[in-house]
Amino acid sequence: MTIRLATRASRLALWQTEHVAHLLQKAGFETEIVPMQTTGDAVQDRSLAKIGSKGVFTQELEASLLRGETHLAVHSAKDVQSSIPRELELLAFLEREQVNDVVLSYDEHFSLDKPGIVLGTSSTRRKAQLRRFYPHAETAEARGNLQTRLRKLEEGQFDALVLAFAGVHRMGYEHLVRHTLPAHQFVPATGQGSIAIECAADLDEALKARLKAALDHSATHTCLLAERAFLHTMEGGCSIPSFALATLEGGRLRLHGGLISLNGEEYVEEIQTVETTAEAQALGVSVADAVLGRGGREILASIREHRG
Ligand SMILES: NCc1[nH]cc(CCC(=O)O)c1CC(=O)O
Repeated sequence: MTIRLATRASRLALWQTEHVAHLLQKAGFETEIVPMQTTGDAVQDRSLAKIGSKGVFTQELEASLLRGETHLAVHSAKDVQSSIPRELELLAFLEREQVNDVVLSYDEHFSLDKPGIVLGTSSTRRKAQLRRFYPHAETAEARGNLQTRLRKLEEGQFDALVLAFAGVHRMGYEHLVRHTLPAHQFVPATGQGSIAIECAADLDEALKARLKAALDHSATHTCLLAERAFLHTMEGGCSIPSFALATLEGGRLRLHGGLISLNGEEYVEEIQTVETTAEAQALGVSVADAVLGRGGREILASIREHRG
């Protein structure tokens, strides 16, 4: 049977969807890729925090699932909201790529320590982390898909760009990576590096099971459940400077989550571990509760006030 795959039309999204199509073909399915524009693609002149974080890269794909026009939607896991409509379900998460953020520059001698450097990013999390850990650096807005951002870098709108390694690797821009930010300090966003597969909750159960078997990576899935429970409890979308990274080490699940104020001054982080993967979601809630209780609530309130 032919599985219809809903995707954004950006080069990264198409690469990811072709990867999914390839895995499905190996499992005996035929595939058809259905590209579509999302609000996040259409609105390029405002930061994501300003257009609102409610599924700007996912809504149109979800609408197509709900109309029954496509079977699966392929998303960057990072772009999927912490709660999805009841009629939909996250069926699978593909094996995670290296999770780090990286710094790209055309200058081979680029150094993060140089005073006065300007780093392009459109993420509130990265801006806040840069203010905290690299306070001598300035940031500049860098919206748009990867190719657009790289064009802005080439034009000299900033000295370097901060991006997820996953996208950089998938697009073949590793030769521009000058620095890998350590994931224990510059903790990535929930879901970074993984691809999420969404379907209608009422899709045939036997078909769901076959699709899941072809696509899902169980260790990644467990980590993503913990990270997404964290994000859900933080009530934040991608416009809140929160971060969460789960790792599985010999059956033990560890979650490092936290929140930073926009200026980088307030910083609350928490690391907890559980012994069984069945506790993944409880771990996410517990880490978020700890962060909220130790100052996170005040940080969220000040961010809301700032946004008006
Ligand atoms: N919001 C944009 C977005 N969504 C997913 C990725 C990268 C790929 C990934 O994290 O899986 C990116 C670009 C970036 O953050 O540099």
